[in-house]
Amino acid sequence: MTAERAEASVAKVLSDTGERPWRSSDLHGGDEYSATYEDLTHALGDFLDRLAEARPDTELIESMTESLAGWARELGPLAVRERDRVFGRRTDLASRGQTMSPTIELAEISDDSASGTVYFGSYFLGGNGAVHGGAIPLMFDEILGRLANASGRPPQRTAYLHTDYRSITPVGRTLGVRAWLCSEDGRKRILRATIHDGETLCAEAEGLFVALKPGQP
Ligand SMILES: CCCCCCCCCCCCCCCC(=O)SCCNC(=O)CCNC(=O)[C@H](O)C(C)(C)COP(=O)(O)OP(=O)(O)OC[C@H]1O[C@@H](n2cnc3c(N)ncnc32)[C@H](O)[C@@H]1OP(=O)(O)O
Repeated sequence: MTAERAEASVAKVLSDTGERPWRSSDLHGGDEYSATYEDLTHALGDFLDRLAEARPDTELIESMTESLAGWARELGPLAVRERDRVFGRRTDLASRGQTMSPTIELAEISDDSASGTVYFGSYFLGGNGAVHGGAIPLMFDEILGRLANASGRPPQRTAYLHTDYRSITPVGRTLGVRAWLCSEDGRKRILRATIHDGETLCAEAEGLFVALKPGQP
């Protein structure tokens, strides 16, 4: 299906439910944010890593709490509907304009494969230098989801995601990631991905992605 046809079918779904049609351009957040929003998410990610590593004194904790509460008060009245938000919708950026999962720098993405690097900072620590076991499938869902939804394919959702942890995934190192399409059967796509630390396989995953039918949220 072409990108135009996919958008037309989603447009019909949303017009049936009274919503403004979904457009891929909704996922870009607008040019007015070009570099600055990415700088913001990098600064936030860096803050979370430093927070996870630090042992601040009471005075600094109180001052940070006050500053954060101030930012929350400023942002509160600026809340918009999901489709008008920027966070997580900047598909043109490596971070996708979010900090929930680590930034994946893709060196290559085609219709059926993607590869690049990922760096889990201290914020993603589980224990003893290893990334948290929940952050790894999060990262896999991110890269597999991007690939499943790439090349003008209609929106897809993860039906299952199976992760095998083969050796610890270290925090604080640049790791290799690879994802590829294994099979396609109607609305179903099976994709796989790996994380490597040099030659060492850290974890691998298989995901089933199912293309949404008209009316599916
Ligand atoms: C909308 C997205 C926009 C994205 C914009 C781009 C953004 C780019 C960055 C994205 C990066 C982040 C990507 C995150 C992506 C998510 O994480 S999505 C959130 C997590 N997933 C969910 O919440 C999904 C919840 N589940 C569902 O909504 C529904 O179960 C599903 C998956 C849509 C399928 O339901 P359905 O459409 O009614 O389909 P159904 O007839 O049950 O199944 C279809 C086929 O799949 C098979 N199947 C379904 N589930 C399973 C299963 N668990 N195991 C095995 N087979 C299964 C069925 O057996 C059936 O097979 P056939 O009989 O046809 O051979």
